[in-house]
Amino acid sequence: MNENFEKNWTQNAVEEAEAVSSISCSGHGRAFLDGLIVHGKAICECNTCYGGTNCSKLLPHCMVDADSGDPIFLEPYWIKNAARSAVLISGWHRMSYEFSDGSLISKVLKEHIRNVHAHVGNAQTDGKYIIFGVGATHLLNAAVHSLSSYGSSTPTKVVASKPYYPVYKEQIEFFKSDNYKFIGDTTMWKNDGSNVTYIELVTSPNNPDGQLKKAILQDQRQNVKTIHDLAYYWPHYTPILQPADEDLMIFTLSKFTGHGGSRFGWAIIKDEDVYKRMLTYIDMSTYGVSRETQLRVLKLLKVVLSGNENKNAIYEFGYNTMKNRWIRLTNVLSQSTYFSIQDLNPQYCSFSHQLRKPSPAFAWLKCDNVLGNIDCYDVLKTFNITGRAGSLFGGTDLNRYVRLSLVRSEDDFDLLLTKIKKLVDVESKGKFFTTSSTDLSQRNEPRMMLHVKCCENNSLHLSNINEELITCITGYPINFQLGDNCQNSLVS
Ligand SMILES: Cc1ncc(COP(=O)(O)O)c(C=O)c1O
Repeated sequence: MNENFEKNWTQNAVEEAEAVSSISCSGHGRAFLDGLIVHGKAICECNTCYGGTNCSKLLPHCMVDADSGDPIFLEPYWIKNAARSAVLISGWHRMSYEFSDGSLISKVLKEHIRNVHAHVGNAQTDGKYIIFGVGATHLLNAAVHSLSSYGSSTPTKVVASKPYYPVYKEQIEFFKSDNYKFIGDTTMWKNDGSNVTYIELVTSPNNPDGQLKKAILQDQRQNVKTIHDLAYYWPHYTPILQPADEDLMIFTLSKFTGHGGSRFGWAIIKDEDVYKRMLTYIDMSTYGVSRETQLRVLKLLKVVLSGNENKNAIYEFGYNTMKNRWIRLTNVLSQSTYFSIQDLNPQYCSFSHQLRKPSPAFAWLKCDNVLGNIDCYDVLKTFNITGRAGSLFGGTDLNRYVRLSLVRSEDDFDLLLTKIKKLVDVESKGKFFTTSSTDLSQRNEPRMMLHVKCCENNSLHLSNINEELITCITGYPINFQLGDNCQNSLVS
């Protein structure tokens, strides 16, 4: 026994943690150790569309959040494994900048990452280097930076296949490097005969549409380097086809265990020079990943690897949850002619040794042409659903699409499904019409209006006309009052 430590020094921490977990938020929220304290007690932080001191009130006319890809769907797994996944951080835990060998990376954690990949069979790590970053977001930039050609008169061209994860473009444009430039859709550059260096970002399964993608440029040219973003290559979201064995692969804890807030990702790298360059980038930008984070990740991976009843518990929970959500969504949308989602086929999964049904992280929803020239994002907004606008995934020609996140909480998914059912129900009852310069108050047969533009600066924002739309949606005659400045209205 080390006499420097008081006896039971963990006691207070245990009591604090248990007190917070005992606060009831009606199953629609959660109290946290670092949350706001009111009258000496941590308050409930409610899920979207729920309110009240204990989150028991469902808020009417609430906008459902299907925007961010925050994988809270895994929270029930961690609540079930609360005892085994808890970690206590002492005041003296690894205060130093470095581990005792001078590195910034926990060797034990690195071994656990290799073990996870060996168990799942989703990536080959033998003989490869592993580095840690503050989420995949950090590593993506580290990788682009490290693969680009320094000091060349022509910047390295960075491409991704449409529809692509918007952060690739946003990040590169934000950091404005002389060494590399984002130039858009990969297919546009397939036949470029020049010897300019390319970096191709390959996302598999793809965000937003869940397709398993392959590099397009690599086979054809020498001067192409590839970054494989495998954030979603886990049995929760896709059948595992074989261990990925690419030169540079990026994974993130957020999509694997659901801990987006821990900000932890890792890259698996074949080439030593690329590894060293990425390491320098990490040193220069953050000087490594917080030791508290590394400790927590280690604990989480220990739970994942040991499993409670079985070693595949998290993958079974992840797959079943995502598959069931997909089935429920496809069933509702099978009733629609105007709204459809991507086609994904069952495939054999080498991890589960089964034919696996689709279980993607996102629905890539399309509004049919028949609705006229509309922005699908606006249509869904009208029905109180916030998705992510298709145009962000590669240009305005994708504005017929919206990405709907399926990885959020059960509450978010249930509310999303309720709103989609309403949309489909309206579609089956009403009809769409296209007209212009119409006094809508003249029309008194039941119909549905999806998109109204009014004349104040030629556009009245949809959220301003919700009341009128609710009237239309219920199938009653439209009683739409044109504003003073409106001579025209356009319904599409
Ligand atoms: C394809 C893809 N790559 C990378 C990331 C970023 O992950 P992280 O949370 O680790 O920064 C995301 C997050 O949504 C993603 O969808």
